[in-house]
Parts: sequence; structure tokens; C-alpha cells
Amino acid sequence: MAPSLHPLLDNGITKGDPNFAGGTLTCHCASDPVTVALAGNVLHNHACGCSKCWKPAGALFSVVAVIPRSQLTVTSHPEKLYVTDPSAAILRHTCKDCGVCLYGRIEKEHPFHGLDFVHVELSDDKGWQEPQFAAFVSSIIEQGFDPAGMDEVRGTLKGLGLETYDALSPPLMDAIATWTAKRAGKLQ
Ligand SMILES: N[C@@H](CCC(=O)N[C@@H](CSCO)C(=O)NCC(=O)O)C(=O)O
Ligand SMILES: [Zn+2]
Ligand SMILES: [Zn+2]
Repeated sequence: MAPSLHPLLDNGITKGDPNFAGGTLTCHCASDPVTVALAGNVLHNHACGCSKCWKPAGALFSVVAVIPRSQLTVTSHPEKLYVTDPSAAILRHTCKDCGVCLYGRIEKEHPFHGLDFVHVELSDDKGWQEPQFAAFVSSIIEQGFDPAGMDEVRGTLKGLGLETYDALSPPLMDAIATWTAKRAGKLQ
């Protein structure tokens, strides 16, 4: 049986609504869940194979997107959140009771400072931007996935219409490189 990539991918991708105005993320706690309000749709939604992004049990990939931090508000139980890895660039604010990551935030100097990383599967609202590409695909091997299965995984992702990359998408890599060049004074 083919491995589960992610619940939002396994049965085909549902397109988002370009006019969607945002909604609420809720952690998995049965009582006193952490909730986060997003005041707009997400951008650059993607499947991510890296080891750092939160993923649901049994999934090979996370599905993660960005939204301006000004559009994100923790609306209940902020006291349950802790930062999973304080040394990472993306500080993943995770529920200490259920282990779900509600948002990742960058506080240091970084090309994506100002954007928060979120998982739209934590919302029952409909209309979130659908995944656009697959990032860090080879990183699933680092977590123990058999390299012999990579052709099948990449084939399945491509069959879903997701281009596969072993870093981020070209527009995001270009944005990182542009930021780096400006900081070094090589670009105005
Ligand atoms: N092979 C590594 C890759 C980890 C990695 O660089 N992840 C990216 C993408 S996360 C969302 O797209 C990243 O930017 N990480 C920064 C951070 O997590 O702080 C692995 O698998 O661990
Ligand atoms: Zn929780
Ligand atoms: Zn990731």
C-alpha cells in the first residue's frame, strides 16, 4: 500500500477560495484547546518533508503555509504553548498537551521575518489556499523513509499537480537569495 503523504493530499487536493477571508486553527486537545485566529488566507502553502515541521501521525509530509504575523492572534489558551526548538530559525509554538504546532514565528534577522508558519488542516473552515508544491522531499529519507520509495513518492506528488523540490520553490529561493544579496550590498 502506498504510504500516506498527508490527509490533505491522499484523496486529491481540494482547491481553495481566492476570496476566503481566514478562519480559526484549533489544536487537538479535547478540552481547553488552543485556538488561533487568522485574519486572511494563507500564502505559499506547501507539502514539506523536513523533520522540523509538525505533521499528523502517520503522515510523511507536513502541509505548511505562511501568513503575515500581523494577521495571527492566539485567541485561547496561550499558556499551553511552548517553543519546541528554541535554536531553530522558525520558533514552533506547540501545545504542550497534544503536541500540535499552532504557529511558527521568526524573531531573528531572516528573509521570512514577519511571516508566521501555519497548518490549515487545524481548521474546519473551508477555502484555505491549497498546497502549491512539495518542498524538502528528500528530507523524508533523513527520518527513515526507504530511498527506494522516492520515485513513487515524487510520482504521487507530481500526479497531484505538485512540483517537487529538495529545498523551497524557486520563487521562495529567489526571495531568500535577493534578501541575502541586498544584505551583502550586492543588490540595491
Ligand atoms: N533536511 C532538514 C531540512 C530542514 C529545513 O531546512 N526546513 C526548512 C523548511 S520548513 C517549512 O518549509 C526551514 O526553513 N527550516 C527552518 C527551521 O525549521 O527553523 C530537515 O529535514 O531537518
Ligand atoms: Zn492541544
Ligand atoms: Zn518543513
